[in-house]
Amino acid sequence: MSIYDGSFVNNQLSKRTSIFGLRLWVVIGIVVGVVIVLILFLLSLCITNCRRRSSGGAASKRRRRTAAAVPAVEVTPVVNKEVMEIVHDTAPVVPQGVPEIQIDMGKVEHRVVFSDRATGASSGESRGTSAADTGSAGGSGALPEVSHLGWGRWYTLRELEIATNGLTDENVIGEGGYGIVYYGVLTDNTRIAVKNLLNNRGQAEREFKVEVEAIGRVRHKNLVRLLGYCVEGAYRMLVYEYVDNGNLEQWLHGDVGDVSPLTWDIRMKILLGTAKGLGYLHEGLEPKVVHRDIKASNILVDRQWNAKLSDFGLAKLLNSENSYITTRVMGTFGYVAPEYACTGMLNEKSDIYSFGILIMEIITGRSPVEYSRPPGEINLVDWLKTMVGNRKSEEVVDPKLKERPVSKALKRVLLVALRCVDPDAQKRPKMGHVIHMLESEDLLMGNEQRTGRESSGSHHDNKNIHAGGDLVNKPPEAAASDTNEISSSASKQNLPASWR
Ligand SMILES: Nc1ncnc2c1ncn2[C@@H]1O[C@H](COP(=O)(O)OP(=O)(O)OP(=O)(O)O)[C@@H](O)[C@H]1O
Repeated sequence: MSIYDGSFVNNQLSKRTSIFGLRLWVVIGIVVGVVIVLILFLLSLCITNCRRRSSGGAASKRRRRTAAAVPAVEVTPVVNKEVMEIVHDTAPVVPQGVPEIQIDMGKVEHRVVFSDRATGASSGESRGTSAADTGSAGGSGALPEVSHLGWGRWYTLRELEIATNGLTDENVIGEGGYGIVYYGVLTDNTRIAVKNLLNNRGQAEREFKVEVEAIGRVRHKNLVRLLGYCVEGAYRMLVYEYVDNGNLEQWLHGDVGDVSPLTWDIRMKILLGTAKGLGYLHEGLEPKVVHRDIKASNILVDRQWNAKLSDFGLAKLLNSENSYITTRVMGTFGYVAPEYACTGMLNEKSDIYSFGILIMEIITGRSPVEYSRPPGEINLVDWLKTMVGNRKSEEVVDPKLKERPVSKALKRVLLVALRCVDPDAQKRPKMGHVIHMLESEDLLMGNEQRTGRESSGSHHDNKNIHAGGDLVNKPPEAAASDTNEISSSASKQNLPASWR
């Protein structure tokens, strides 16, 4: 009988085994089944493990990338006037449809190009400044649109290049965190300042125009006027009125000799003008505008020492609050309110704090932070508080002031400053109140030289602050109550009794 015989195999398989008396084929079936189940189990284990490993790897890669994208907060001790950006967030996520931004920051050639697919500008194009480059930069040499905005002009790139001698370095009058500023003269002889924006923070064209329109409608004699803008291809430029006498920082800290041209009265005029411009942003507009970068270099002056606040609305215009780009605290080191720096919580009280620092700077001629000074004097606020607490307020005045202010006037202005930098933001006065206090100081000053100040101008300016509102034209009784308030504030802050 052959082993291939079917009945033989059948007989063998049907034989009972010693395992529970089970037949051989049953045992074989069970073994095969168990092996299959084992193989399946091992296979599923492998697959799960592999998945875990690959997702774990991706997560750690993501973590590594995120960590790399959060730059460390840099505080450079040598320079204290740089714009400080505290980046709290992760890498920018550029939403679909928003133009990519390419920044080409050479040391000398500080050039920026917006890669704007929507407008057809060629990506990576370097900023040509000659008129010949205009066509390419303008996106196929398209004709400029006519501005549909009621307030200003839409300048062509060509117009601005002609006005600024082709945006040459000779025409550069300044460079800030938002871009390079060029001096220019239009064909109708209007002098302009052209700000070539460094970075539109991914803002789409239409949105940019809407924002510019909003800012362009703002008019006040203490705010630098925005005349128009240029949106062409990769370019975003803002065209401002030219303010012809430099900025406050230059006058306070520049090389002006032993005697400052800024007399006490001129300083008070600049302070009051700035306060009115800021008051208008805070209390004369709906929705209100928080400037976010009040500092000496943002206060331009004309030849009559009228203060003109610049850069207002830029933060909003450039969309820097937009959380999908990044969450930043913008401002300048030394001027930023503590609660804003710590939490990013922003309202007009942060501007009030910066304004308080500005008052101190104007009185003392010192920068908000000066690392070259002895330890107790590095921070202007701390030093000034100590000086006032030690009854040395007369010693804080800028040594470059030839004629010193009368003591009462000095103390009043110092008190306004101290109230503005109150660590409790809620306790800081509103801008309208600050203006009122500065104006009453003005009256009590008893200083006859009212440089360049029109005696009637004051009332006119007040009305400008708040259309229809009576922010500062308070009756004498109200002024008296404010004086009491200053005194009580002095006692609360442990200031010398002679101040009250
Ligand atoms: N409308 C203007 N008229 C005359 N000069 C101007 C005008 N706007 C700006 N400038 C000059 O250009 C400089 C640079 O201005 P910008 O506002 O860009 O920078 P900043 O205020 O110095 O710094 P940041 O913008 O980073 O805070 C200013 O200091 C100012 O002297």
